[in-house]
Amino acid sequence: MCNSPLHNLLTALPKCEHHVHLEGTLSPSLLFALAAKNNIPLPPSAPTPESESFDPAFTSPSALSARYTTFSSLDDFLHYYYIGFRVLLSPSDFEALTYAYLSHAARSANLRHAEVFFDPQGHTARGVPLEHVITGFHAAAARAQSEFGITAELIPCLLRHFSVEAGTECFDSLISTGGFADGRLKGVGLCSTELDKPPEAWKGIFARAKGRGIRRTAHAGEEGPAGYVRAAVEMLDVMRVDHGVRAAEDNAVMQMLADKGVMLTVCPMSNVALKGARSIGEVPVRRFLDAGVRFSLNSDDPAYFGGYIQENYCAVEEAFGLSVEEWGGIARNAVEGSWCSEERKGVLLGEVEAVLGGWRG
Ligand code: HPA
Ligand SMILES: [Zn+2]
Repeated sequence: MCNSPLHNLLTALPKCEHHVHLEGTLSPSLLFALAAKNNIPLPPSAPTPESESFDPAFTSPSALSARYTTFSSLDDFLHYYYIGFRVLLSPSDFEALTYAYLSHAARSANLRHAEVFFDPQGHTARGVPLEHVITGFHAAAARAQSEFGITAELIPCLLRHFSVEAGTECFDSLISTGGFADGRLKGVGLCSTELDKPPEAWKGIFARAKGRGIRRTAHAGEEGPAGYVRAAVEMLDVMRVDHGVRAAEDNAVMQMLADKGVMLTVCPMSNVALKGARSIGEVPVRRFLDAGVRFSLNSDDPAYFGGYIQENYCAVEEAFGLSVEEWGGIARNAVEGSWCSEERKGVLLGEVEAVLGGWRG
């Protein structure tokens, strides 16, 4: 519960999330439970001579949660995030993970539509087949849809800490699943470590995706400069940019985003947790609104950054005190920037207007 007079409106507003990593919804308690179930050793909580170095964070779920409040950068977070991957093995693990996220966000935040990232190379590198992630995800999505009416899509992200050649191989295997053709994969993204990894290196893969009619998005301008946001738009021809907050440092990039109507999937609590911003008030929400740059608000890795989509909406309202009209605009943009059908968008826009109308009385 936040302190804003708009809290009830912010809870009731129908929401669409475009920037949440499935693996980033793995809570410390589920991580420990799956490690025990699957017999996966975590980095030792006491030093051993030949194995990974001592990390007291893995003593208990609460010690791990406490460590998550002290991330110093994107890469510091990614170290823990990729250790978490190790406990995810079977389709039922991915199903449990997906269902926990969708049911929580549907109940607590009126989340109506989710486009969820996953990192295929983080799984295939451990011998876990892509189909385990895809079938587990869609089993949970079908159940959540029948219980809550929420829709959910899956988007694989290529990893920037692997080579472009490895990315190409991964893209080929994603095509071989048939998932882009049958709709089980809604598009392609790019994520992981950013500094010194300019987007243009992945141009060839993204051009192939475009040629096949596959939707495209990429993380850019989280830690990397505004020029990476421009490169993502101009060289990868993305429809959305994930994060994109450093675009605010370059007026020409802001103008380009506004002119092209490219949506940024902004994750305020993530920016603060990873030290891209000292407070939510430093995230350029007001700049984007004033410059006509479209954005949605998202949780990124909610199990790691202290809040789901609801907490991100509330944190923005507490920092910026937006008007009901501005929230209406954010909610409508989130629907319009989604990759669901026009029919689904119409339903969701109707729900947004009904809540806004009820609030105005
Ligand atoms: O915020 C992020 N940035 C880049 N890669 C990621 N993978 C999970 N979360 C993130
Ligand atoms: Zn992300």
